Amino acid sequence: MSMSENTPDLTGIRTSQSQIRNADYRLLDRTKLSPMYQHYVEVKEQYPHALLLYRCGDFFETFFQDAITIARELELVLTSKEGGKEVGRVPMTGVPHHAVDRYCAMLVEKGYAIALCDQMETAAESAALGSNLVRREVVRVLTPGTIQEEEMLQSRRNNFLAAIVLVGENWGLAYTDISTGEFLTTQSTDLEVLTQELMRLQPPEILIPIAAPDLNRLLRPGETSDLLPTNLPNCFCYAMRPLAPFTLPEAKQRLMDTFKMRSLESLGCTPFPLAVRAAGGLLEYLEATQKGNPVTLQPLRTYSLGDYLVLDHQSRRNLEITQTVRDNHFQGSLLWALDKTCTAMGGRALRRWVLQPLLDLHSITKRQDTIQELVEHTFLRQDLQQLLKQIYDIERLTGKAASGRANARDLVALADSFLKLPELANIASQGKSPFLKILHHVPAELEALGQKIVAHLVEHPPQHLKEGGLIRSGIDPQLDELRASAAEDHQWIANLEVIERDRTGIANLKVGFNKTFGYYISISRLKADQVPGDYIRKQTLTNEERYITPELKEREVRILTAQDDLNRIEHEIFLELRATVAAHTEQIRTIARSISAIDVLCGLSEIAATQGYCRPQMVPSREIHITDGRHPVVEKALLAGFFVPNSTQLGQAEHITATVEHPDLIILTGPNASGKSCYLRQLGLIQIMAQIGSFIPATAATLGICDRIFTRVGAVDDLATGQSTFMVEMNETANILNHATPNSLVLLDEIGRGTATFDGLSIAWAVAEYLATEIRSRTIFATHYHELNELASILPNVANYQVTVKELPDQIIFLHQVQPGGASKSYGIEAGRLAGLPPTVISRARQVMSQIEEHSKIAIGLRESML
Ligand SMILES: Nc1ncnc2c1ncn2[C@@H]1O[C@H](COP(=O)(O)OP(=O)(O)OP(=O)(O)O)[C@@H](O)[C@H]1O
Repeated sequence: MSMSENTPDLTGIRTSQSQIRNADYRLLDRTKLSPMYQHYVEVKEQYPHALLLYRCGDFFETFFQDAITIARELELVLTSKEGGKEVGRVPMTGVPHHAVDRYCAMLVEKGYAIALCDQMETAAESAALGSNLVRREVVRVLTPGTIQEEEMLQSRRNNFLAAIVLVGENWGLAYTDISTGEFLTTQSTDLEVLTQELMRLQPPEILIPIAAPDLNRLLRPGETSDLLPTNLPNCFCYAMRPLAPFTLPEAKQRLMDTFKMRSLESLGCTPFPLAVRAAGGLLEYLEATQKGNPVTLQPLRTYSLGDYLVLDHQSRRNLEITQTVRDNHFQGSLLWALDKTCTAMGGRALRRWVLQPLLDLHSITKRQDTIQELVEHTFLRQDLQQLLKQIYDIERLTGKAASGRANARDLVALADSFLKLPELANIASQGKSPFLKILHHVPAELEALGQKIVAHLVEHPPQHLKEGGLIRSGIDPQLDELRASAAEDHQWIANLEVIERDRTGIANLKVGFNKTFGYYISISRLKADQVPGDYIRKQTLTNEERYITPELKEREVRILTAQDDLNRIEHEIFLELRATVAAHTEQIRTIARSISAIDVLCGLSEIAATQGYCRPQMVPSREIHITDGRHPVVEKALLAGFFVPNSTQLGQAEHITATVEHPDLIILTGPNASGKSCYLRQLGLIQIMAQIGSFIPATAATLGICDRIFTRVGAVDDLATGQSTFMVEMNETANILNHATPNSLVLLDEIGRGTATFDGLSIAWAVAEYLATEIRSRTIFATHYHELNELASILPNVANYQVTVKELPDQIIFLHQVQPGGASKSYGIEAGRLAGLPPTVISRARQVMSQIEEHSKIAIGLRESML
């Protein structure tokens, strides 16, 4: 049902889609619109990219095309209203003002920007000033990347706003989460790499400078424009921005002004002009959208993509890092299996860690050392976790305080958390590993700030800020004095009834209050002749006369003005307190970072301790040596003890012709459903876990650092781009062959399946050979082509492994054990039989197979260049 139907002051009538007229205000004669609509259109033109919600009494109304859009998106009924005598009715939809956040959340989620135009005065106030048009202003612009409202944000993931600058194949990227203040920038080449970085960040909104009249447009996910390069991912919103703020001089100046610096040297971004330009353009957008609530960002951090393990979006999906492939669920992903964090900050940090595994051995070791200590000292870990559960999201709360949006409850939550810090430091000081050491000393100012907040604010303050009830007594002498005198006046009124009954001898005399007349003395009409001379009659009802006395009036005026003064003073004290918190933003965010890190590490150590994980030895070589590794998610889904552990040895070959102990490339064969894919993914996940510093599901491991992990696992048709399964597979394979290095880990599942058998086999052979001889990355190549086992006899750094099964007369038992050797047969026909293919088909298939086997003997040998 349309909320507009309830609009008290605007008489809307339902409008059917076919009757929609006057949707485009640009086609109307503005001068013929009534004044409110003229103003609406004026505001709308300043925010053409946003839906304009315009406050009219108790509703936020929207008109013209925006009304049609909102009615459609929110499933509200479209109504219409007279837009001016000669204009006729114009489309209208509205939502109640108290529910506007909820509706905005739904619109932002769908990729819309919203400008909220609120009333700055009441109708009575504007009438008093002689105007019949209420003054309205845009107070907030909500866009998918700039929301800060708790209800619209996900507590356990960042909401990034990104900005990009493209010059040929070179690009600069800046991004921020304005709710936490993180602000980073980088520069690189190759738009494909930019796409991968955007896919990691999943920014709901990306700013892009455009030199065209199409400025200020917001493209929703899936919308296209000729102005955007075609190879950017189209699953995000793109906000088209003017060029000027993205130019180098303007961007530099804005960055220096924002961070109060004379040069950008210390931010490390000077050598990266495109990064600087993106960051400057982003800051300008925040200025334009955040209006009265300026955002406080952390100092810009310049990072290099080369500092982290490269994991492309496809591999992240295949390995189910943050969501499952099948149904995009969080449950069943690696992050789900690893997330034992106690705070929302920790949850967000873990997500960032998992999406950005490290390359630096020293940084990995620091995390490992901390986990080890927390594994070995169970009580220390449990005490920490107990305490962490009591710490609120101080990272986002401080952002709210800094942008002037925090209420008293937010400050109380901050104070509660600050007061836990000494205890946190106390517990942390029982440990000596790197991340615990950071917490040995927490800033004493924050504890003092916590105490100050607690001393100022009542324990359970209300949500509103201007109606009093926030500040304790004993904080401000003027406040106390006013309260005392108001209390005295209240008491006087409370006693009045008894005193006046005594004085007048009227037993049923009452003292009452109503909004129109204020305090009054009520007497039944029968006793009206007994009232004293100082009573002044104010109102006559059927059975009752109401009076005031001069003193009652005086007290009433005092009480009411005192209340206004009290509210104002309380509000001022609160604002001062909030500003004090805001002044500590950087300090709070620094401690928030340490808390989130220890939260992540406590969670990882809990898993390590309870799931029997080991600490992998990280080495600066190409070695991958895992004893009894397990898949961290699949083993959780099975009953304890049912997962079959498997070992892996890869990548020790120093030279291709040397006799090697461990191969670079393993050809993995085995029947369907025997566990090949699971083994492949298990290896990828273990490597990622190790590089975020986590312990891993294995009994022992020595792992070299990988620069990239590539996976190609069971492609599906990419209908959106019209590519076939086989083309998707070939594209991905080409990408791997063009980018893998000897330090990469390549996991390939069934290359060459989507084409004719001999084409597929030939491609698979050539790809495997190229990986083993030219690139020498560590590779597992799972395949149903047993012919590939031949490679191992030709190339010394290739080995055959198989996932074993036990064959019984009428069934196959999957042992899920990976053992040396190639599978002698594929059991495909057997699987068909078990699936219920008719016996005639099965026996014919066997016959055909034996014929094929007899006539196709493979003798390929080495490539010419290798002979
Ligand atoms: N090591 C293991 N221990 C216990 N169960 C396992 C193990 N590996 C795999 N499984 C189980 O076997 C099922 C099939 O595994 P998987 O999908 O990896 O087979 P596959 O060999 O890749 O099959 P296909 O060739 O048809 O793709 C998994 O869903 C899992 O439940």
